[in-house]
Amino acid sequence: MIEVENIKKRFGDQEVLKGISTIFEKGKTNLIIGQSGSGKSVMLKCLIGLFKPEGGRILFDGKSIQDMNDEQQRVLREEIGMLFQGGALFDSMTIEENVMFPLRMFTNQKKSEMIDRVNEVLSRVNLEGNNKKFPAEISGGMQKRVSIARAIVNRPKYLFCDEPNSGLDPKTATVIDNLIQEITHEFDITTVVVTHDMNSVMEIGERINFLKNGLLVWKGTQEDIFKTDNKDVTDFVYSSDLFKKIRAVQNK
Ligand SMILES: Nc1ncnc2c1ncn2[C@@H]1O[C@H](COP(=O)(O)OP(=O)(O)OP(=O)(O)O)[C@@H](O)[C@H]1O
Repeated sequence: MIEVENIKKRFGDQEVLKGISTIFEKGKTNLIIGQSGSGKSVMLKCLIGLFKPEGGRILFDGKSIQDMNDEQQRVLREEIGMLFQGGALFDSMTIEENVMFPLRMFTNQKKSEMIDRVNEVLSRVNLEGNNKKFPAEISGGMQKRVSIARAIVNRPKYLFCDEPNSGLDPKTATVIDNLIQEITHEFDITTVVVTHDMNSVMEIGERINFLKNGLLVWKGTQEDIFKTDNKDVTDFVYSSDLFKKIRAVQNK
């Protein structure tokens, strides 16, 4: 579980996060959604320690990052898996080398142990046997699955995903969403997904945090989101033509 208490972040005169409090639950896919510029990525960067908030606290399973010493912060970094927006695979490395990278960075395992673990996670994302290929030789959806394998190879307690579906066709996007959710449940991970994809909200929005102008203006589940009268949320949901049409059908 990650608890966020009144975090604030500004850049110069611009207050980007204006005191956000929420809880990201263990074993759930926790979404951060909102319009472009609402502060989603800045919030994610605060959570993973790339930005230091000016106010408030972030607690990982009860421990505040601010109170951790260097060693505790190092341990926390090892417990975090990150799925970057573009996948962020190293082009010059094979799939196996890409997935092995966090193990080489953070552990002293023998090469044979690392390869066993790489094979385990590649099989989990249905990519067994692709070890020696390079990222350019596989599809975008497969690259995302490699990124997921890399994000979970070191058995993270916390998984952060930044727009995991960007650049994917709807069917592949659904496969990736479902994989993230299955892994979250299977390994009881606290997963935080930044997205503005309504399909993801429908598929995996177990806990949804809606940001607007640096404020958390609504919290709920994927069932709640279609019942709420909150105008900010409905404007966001029905900004897509597809959902406008669904609402029109529902209201007939
Ligand atoms: N490093 C930075 N320096 C200055 N301003 C920044 C920085 N990072 C983000 N901002 C500003 O913070 C605001 C929120 O940005 P953020 O990237 O969090 O939005 P977002 O909700 O993730 O949007 P999108 O969906 O387009 O990615 C924007 O006005 C942005 O210009």
